[in-house]
Amino acid sequence: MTGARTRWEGAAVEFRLLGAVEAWCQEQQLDLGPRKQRFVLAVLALNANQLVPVDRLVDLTWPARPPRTAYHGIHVMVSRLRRAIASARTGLSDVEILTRGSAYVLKLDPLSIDVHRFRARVADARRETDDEARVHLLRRALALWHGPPLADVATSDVATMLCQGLEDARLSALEECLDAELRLGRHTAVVDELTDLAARHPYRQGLHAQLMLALYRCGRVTDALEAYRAARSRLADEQALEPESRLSTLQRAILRADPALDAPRAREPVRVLPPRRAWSPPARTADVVVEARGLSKWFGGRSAVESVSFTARVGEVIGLLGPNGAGKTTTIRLLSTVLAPSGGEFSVAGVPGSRAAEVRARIGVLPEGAGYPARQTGVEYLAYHARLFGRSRGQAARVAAGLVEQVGLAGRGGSRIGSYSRGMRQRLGIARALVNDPVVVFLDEPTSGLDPAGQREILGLVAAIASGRGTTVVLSTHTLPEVEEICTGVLVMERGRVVADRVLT
Ligand SMILES: Nc1ncnc2c1ncn2[C@@H]1O[C@H](COP(=O)(O)OP(=O)(O)OP(=O)(O)O)[C@@H](O)[C@H]1O
Repeated sequence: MTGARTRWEGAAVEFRLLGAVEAWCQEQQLDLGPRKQRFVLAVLALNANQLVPVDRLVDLTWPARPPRTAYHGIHVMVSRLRRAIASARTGLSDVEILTRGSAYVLKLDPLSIDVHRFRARVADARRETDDEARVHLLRRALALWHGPPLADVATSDVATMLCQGLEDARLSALEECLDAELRLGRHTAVVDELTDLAARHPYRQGLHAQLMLALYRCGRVTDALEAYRAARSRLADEQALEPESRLSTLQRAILRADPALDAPRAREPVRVLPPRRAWSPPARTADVVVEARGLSKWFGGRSAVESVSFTARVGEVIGLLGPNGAGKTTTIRLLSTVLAPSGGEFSVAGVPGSRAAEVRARIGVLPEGAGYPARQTGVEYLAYHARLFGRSRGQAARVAAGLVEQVGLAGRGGSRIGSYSRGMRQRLGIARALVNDPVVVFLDEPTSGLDPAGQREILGLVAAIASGRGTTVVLSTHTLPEVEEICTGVLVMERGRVVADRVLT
């Protein structure tokens, strides 16, 4: 606690300007008279211990046209204010309105005025190095606010002119306080407050960044990304502005599940994946392989996928990220022609989705929870599928042998699938998706049900397929680390909609 604040704690009078203009003395409110008279006191209090010319008081009190009696009016109001102060039960000898030529001065300890006390407490807080103490001081400073400054005595124009920077100082103090709360790991406690503040101050980017971080730390990843999307579109639509780099940097970090975003006291997440490989899509990235425009699907009047649009280029790995029921599987089923769209359109390698057989010839699919014939060997199974795509017996055998090699099953290609581990079956499923040498493969939850080592292997395989063969991959997943690990772009889905999209390389 500083000396300045200690001095105030013992003072006898308190002037409030942050909200309605009031004066309190030992829990008793002083009668400051009518609106104009309270306004004159407010102007003197804002300029505590400084001369305020009567001319200025006249101009501020009657901004349009002062009456002939204006000067007399000010003198009358000042003498009534003096009486009000003197009439308080306790002696307020330390508070006086003095006349100095053609000016008045309110002489008092400035810390008896809430505006000055607010600034002093904020300054104290900024000197604090301990976050707990800083939050305490800032919350006390903010508690001095009961509404907009001079709320009941001045129009908002006059109040803004007289209290320039005060509202900004309040919001800065609030942001500093919330920053400290977030550093203390109190994201759950502040997330509702931040949601409300971000809605009321749409252009205050610091608040949006704090909201995104709090939501992320509460495990509400899609809400965090939606907060970014909403802030960005509002800035663009209403201010023609791009978000500041701190917002877009934070959004990228959220998409990467950057451990640096975790709350300080939260347990470090277990990282089961190796660091991201430096890999860029091949040079042919200009070629669009998948293009979806406004793709939608309704089941009996219920929307499962709504207006999904995106493009994927040669060799890209696009992640569809979202919680259960977000619409990932339905999107894959639409793009792989298993389902007919209720709205919108798409093309694969330039072939419109309406030409389903031609699309199917160009794609491979690993459906969620794919089943396999236990008694067939891996090689037999792959050769059978190659034959379904019109390969001769000899060609099919060669394709099968090449694929078991490519997906790391070479040693077990002759074993029955029933003897395969879950991870091996997933490799086989990916190999099957490649038998027709597709331009794009759709993998629905390719790592689901695998242990960390199995996940790592499958992700490595998927990345190799994209970089080695130039095959475009669209995969669905629940987990951000997978997206971070291998995807070159991500579509974050929620309730059937794409709520965020991002290029990651
Ligand atoms: N055949 C269907 N008939 C009716 N509703 C369906 C059908 N298929 C999907 N849905 C609904 O569409 C929504 C999206 O489901 P979808 O399976 O695409 O989500 P998802 O993101 O893949 O979820 P998960 O991660 O659980 O697989 C859900 O509400 C689901 O219940």
